[in-house]
Amino acid sequence: MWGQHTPCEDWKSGTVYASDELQPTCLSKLYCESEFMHDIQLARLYPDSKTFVDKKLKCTESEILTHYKALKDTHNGNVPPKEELVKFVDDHLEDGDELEVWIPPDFTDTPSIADRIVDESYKQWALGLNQVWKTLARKIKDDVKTNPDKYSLLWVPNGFVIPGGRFREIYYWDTYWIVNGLILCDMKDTARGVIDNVISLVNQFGFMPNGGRAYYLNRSQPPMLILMALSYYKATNDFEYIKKIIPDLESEFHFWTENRMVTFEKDCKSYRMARYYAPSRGPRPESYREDYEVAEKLKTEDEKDDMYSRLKSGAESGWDYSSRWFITTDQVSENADQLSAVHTPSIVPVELNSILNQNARILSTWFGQIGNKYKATKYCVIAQEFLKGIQEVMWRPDRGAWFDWDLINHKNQDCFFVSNIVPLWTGSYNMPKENVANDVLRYLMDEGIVGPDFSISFHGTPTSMHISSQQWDYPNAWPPLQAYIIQGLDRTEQESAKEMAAKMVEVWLSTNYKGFAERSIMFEKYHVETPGETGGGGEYVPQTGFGWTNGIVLEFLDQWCTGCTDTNGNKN
Ligand SMILES: OC[C@H]1O[C@H](O[C@H]2O[C@H](CO)[C@@H](O)[C@H](O)[C@H]2O)[C@H](O)[C@@H](O)[C@@H]1O
Repeated sequence: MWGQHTPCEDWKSGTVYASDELQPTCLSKLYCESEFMHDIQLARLYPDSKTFVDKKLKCTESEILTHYKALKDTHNGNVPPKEELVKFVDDHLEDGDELEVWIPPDFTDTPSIADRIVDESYKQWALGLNQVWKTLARKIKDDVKTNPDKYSLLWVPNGFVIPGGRFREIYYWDTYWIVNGLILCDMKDTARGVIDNVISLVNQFGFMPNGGRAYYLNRSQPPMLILMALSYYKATNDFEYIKKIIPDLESEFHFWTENRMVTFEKDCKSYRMARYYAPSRGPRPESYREDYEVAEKLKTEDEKDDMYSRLKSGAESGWDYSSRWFITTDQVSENADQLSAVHTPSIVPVELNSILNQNARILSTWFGQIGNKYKATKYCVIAQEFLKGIQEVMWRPDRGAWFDWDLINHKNQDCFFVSNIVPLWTGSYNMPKENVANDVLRYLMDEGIVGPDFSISFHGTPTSMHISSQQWDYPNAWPPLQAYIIQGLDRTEQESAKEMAAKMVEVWLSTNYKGFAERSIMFEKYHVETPGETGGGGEYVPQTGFGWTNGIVLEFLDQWCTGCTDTNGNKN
């Protein structure tokens, strides 16, 4: 498996793969596919596999790989003892100092949102969260631009905001909620710089990677760039900017429609819809050992690479990992709750198709404003095609929600996932709003998310009702999923749904506030049974900071806790 291609010092040039052959995760052998990395990761030098692939090289990649081969030769080709590995790594790599803490130039201690918040403790909270941006804002040092091959970090021109903790680089879908939070704290220029960073990566690589590291170059994350641009446009009315970037928005959209579509049949009708699909060889470098151990049980190299591609596709969804992606194919259920059951490419996901439907509608509107009728119509037609699939394949009137399509078993998924209501958030339905709002409320009651008396059952809506030990399952409540459900219900503009959204906001703010008030911590995810407490599970320890959490709290505070509001959360 090793040594199939020569070291390429130009591996960050955005190579477009020409052949059908399964490609490596990225073109850096050291960071993505080397015997050296394999040995280090399996020797468990670091508790978190990401630590190693975030390191900076002290000399060239080929020198390091040659030196390592020489070291191994002194051990007759066997893996050297752990102490020697540690020394070798320390001699040849160092902890990256590639980022500098950066204060956004438009940062203000007194953002206008605080003046609008009515409740004094929430006002102080918003001011506190505003200060947190300074701890999460980063700029990449010039050396990364000058010596890109020494870093796994991908260079972007402007400052940005990281999620926090082990996530020390830009992340695609996180950035949407970070941009919204920056805008609400009056940092519109910084928000625009962040969007320009995403565009810079799209221009370098032809798509927006999962995150700003070379080892994320094999996959994307939920397509939020057009929504970021919409947030900026709504805040500034700057249509000149939209006109400037619209070719980039289009090319990012095309990445999805050209590389992620799948054709299938339901009820003798053919549909073409999007899925998460990130085929490439080998384990995810940032979770190398974890993936390797899952694939180890499989017999052939092809089976292993299929497993690795399924895991990478799961990471592309942002839901890494969840029982949502589990399909058991071996007729026995012994692997039902294991990562080996992850089959993300065989599931057509509700939220991906909904977001693409919304993206196409936005592009159509903006091309209409520009006066480009051809493209306005083109994107309107594409939007309708996505809507048709969402409506005919996913909507189940008997259940009152939308369900992923399982391409292996040719049926809709059945279980509760917050993704089942995302068309409310993106406006991807054509039934009367009143009907759809009532149907979804009934669905939430049937699933026990909401009590028969319209009470809220949990401290945040759980991702699913299934306990799998994966982090995108019960008992975790994730901030972006709260945005989907709460803003989705609110956007139906129906009294009962808006009332429910306002109640859910109250609960979500209260659990987030408790953690912050008691420990000055904002978590990446929360536990639905214990207010103020982090969620858990998955492959890394719970992280704090946290970009999307703070952005979404600020959005909720702005929409529901400012000015004069009535009991339904309507601003007067
Ligand atoms: O290293 C494991 C995985 O970590 C990331 O995923 C999680 O954190 C991201 C940043 O907050 C978030 O976008 C994602 O939804 C989380 O599951 C990373 O994105 C994965 O690709 C990576 O394998």
